[in-house]
Amino acid sequence: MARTPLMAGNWKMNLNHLEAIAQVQKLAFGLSDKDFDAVEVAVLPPFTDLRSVQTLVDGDKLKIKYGAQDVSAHDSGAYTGEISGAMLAKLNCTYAVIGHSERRQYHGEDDATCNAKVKAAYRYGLTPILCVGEGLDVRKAGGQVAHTLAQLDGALADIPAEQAASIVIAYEPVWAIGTGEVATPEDAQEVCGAIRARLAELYDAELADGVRIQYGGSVKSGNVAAIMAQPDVDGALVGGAALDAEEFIKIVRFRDQ
Ligand SMILES: O=C[C@H](O)COP(=O)(O)O
Repeated sequence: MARTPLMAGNWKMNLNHLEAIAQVQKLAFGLSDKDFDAVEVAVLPPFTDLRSVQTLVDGDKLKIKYGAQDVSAHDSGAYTGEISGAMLAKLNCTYAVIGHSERRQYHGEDDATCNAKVKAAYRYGLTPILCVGEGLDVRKAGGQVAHTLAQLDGALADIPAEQAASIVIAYEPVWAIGTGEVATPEDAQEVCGAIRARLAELYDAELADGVRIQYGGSVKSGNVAAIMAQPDVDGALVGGAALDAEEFIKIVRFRDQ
């Protein structure tokens, strides 16, 4: 099955709502219909930017998709600081990132939390971008595949096939995030291939064949082509390089690099 690559810019805690408007305008100006025919492009701004991004995307009928960097596992109620799936759906978000390593590391999110958030995302029609990946110690011990598949199993517990068919998985080795230390294309393929094989075991081969698996971790215009050449890598979850519109556009145009 031909999978449309997904290039998603995770802005993390960067760019206020005014800067977000400028950034999306730069992307819209720089990208052409030809780019959007070949690649799905998404931005993942902070929550406070989403309404501005929605207004711009709707008003100018932009083809850029957008989503949130997290979603609450709860539907509503006394959960100070949380943002619900219903609120994100009301903003026409397409995606919700779940289980980013920074959420796991700094906010204590575990696989059960991720599972609850995946369920919450699907309750409101959001597509999860589920992040998985090992830290340096696990990588050094050669446990990257087992570790990452255990995270996948935990997050997908009780998720039916009709929902899992649309999920996006982002394989992000923690040691490569924001460090400039990119995984080799072979490293990325090893784990992304194992993720697809596990999806085939959990569901079936046809579903696994259709799921997009991104790589994330120090992706730049200079390394994206080699990573995208791997058979089981269907896009990138881009952090730092997504803050530079020109650089992100080059990443979207990975075939030209
Ligand atoms: O979500 C994005 C990843 O954490 C990668 O971040 P990075 O491109 O800055 O290494």
